[in-house]
Amino acid sequence: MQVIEESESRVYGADNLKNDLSELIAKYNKGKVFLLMDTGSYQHCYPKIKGMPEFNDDNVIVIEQGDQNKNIEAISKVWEFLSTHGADRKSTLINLAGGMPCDLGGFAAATFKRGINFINIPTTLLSQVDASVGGKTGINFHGFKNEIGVFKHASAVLVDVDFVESQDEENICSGYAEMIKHALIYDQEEWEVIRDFDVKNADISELKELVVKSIHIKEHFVKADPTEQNVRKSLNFGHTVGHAFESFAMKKGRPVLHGYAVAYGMIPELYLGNKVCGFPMDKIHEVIGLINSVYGKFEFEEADYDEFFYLMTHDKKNEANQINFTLLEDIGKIKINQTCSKELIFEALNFYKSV
Ligand SMILES: NC(=O)c1ccc[n+]([C@@H]2O[C@H](COP(=O)([O-])OP(=O)(O)OC[C@H]3O[C@@H](n4cnc5c(N)ncnc54)[C@H](O)[C@@H]3O)[C@@H](O)[C@H]2O)c1
Ligand SMILES: O=C(O)C(=O)C[C@@H](O)[C@H](O)[C@H](O)COP(=O)(O)O
Ligand SMILES: [Zn+2]
Repeated sequence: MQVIEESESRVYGADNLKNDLSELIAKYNKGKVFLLMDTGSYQHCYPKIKGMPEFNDDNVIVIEQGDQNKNIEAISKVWEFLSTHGADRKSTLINLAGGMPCDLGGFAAATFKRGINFINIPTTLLSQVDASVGGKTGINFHGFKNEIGVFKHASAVLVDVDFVESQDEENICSGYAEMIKHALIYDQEEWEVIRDFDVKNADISELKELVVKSIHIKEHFVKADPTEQNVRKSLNFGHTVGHAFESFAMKKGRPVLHGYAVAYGMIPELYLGNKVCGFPMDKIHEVIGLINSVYGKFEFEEADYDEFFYLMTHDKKNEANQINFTLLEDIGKIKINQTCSKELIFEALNFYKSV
């Protein structure tokens, strides 16, 4: 296994999954080890490590899949399991799953007995390039995304891009959205590389290089500002509107994947970037061309705008009752802490509907 990134968490690239995981357990765990999965990663990923002597019925926890389960009931189940199966302060929780259980498991570990170590083994493209690194952990609450959580870094992250092979196209596209976001906040060259990647026929060996670059971009911002006081807000580009779309869709009982919501959200936010700081319109149309072709359109009515606005009032970047956007002046030129009037936000939603 090689070290991909050295930050608060050491990020490793896997060579031999079972051996690498055994090595990490020996290195980072000082007590009893626990393994958290959801029903999807249990089905598709557990077989790859099954038979390892470290895991048995007494230390494997499985929660239901889907973001609707990133909630207090599921985390309570994890706390209960740890509590009734002899976990102590020296225990380690291993999250073998996508971003949902990595977020929830990280938060469970951060709070159990005031904090135990955890290791992330991200099994989805989205969790490899984004959710497993950077230390944001948490759960959804009262219909708001990640409303409850803490910053707590995994002791280690083990990335094995081969896990992506069993993902369906929709989930691969979801992860690709965060790679588009990383490219847009980083530079023109990265944008062109990501834009030209054929995500619908994703080639895993090509993806390996892109994943490493995307992790480097994420870590670049995390290292500069671990608790999102300033420049880390760049990583939230697309999420002010995107999280509103995601929460809205969940409430309506027609959930959209996180990456889809972010992809849709980037379009109105690029429009705001054009209005507030001059992001070039021709480049907006280039990004729209990619996003519409991969993700299609998010359907909503003008009558829904007030609900979106209300959801945006819960964005974690907000201060002094103002909705706080991360906007772009150009690709790679970020403007954090931008506020926009309600009228302009509605205009951006109109723009999204029109393109
Ligand atoms: N903490 C962060 O910085 C951060 C960053 C981005 C997103 N997130 C969060 O991550 C979540 C989205 O992550 P996600 O897209 O990985 O979703 P997810 O964890 O829900 O996984 C998506 C689906 O894929 C299944 N799955 C997992 N691994 C698989 C595999 N190898 N093959 C086949 N199926 C597999 C899961 O069971 C699930 O049904 C959201 O909750 C989002 O808010 C967090
Ligand atoms: O790491 C970050 O910082 C991000 O904002 C990454 C986002 O892709 C991710 O969805 C994150 O969970 C959003 O955080 P939130 O603070 O807006 O809930
Ligand atoms: Zn995200």
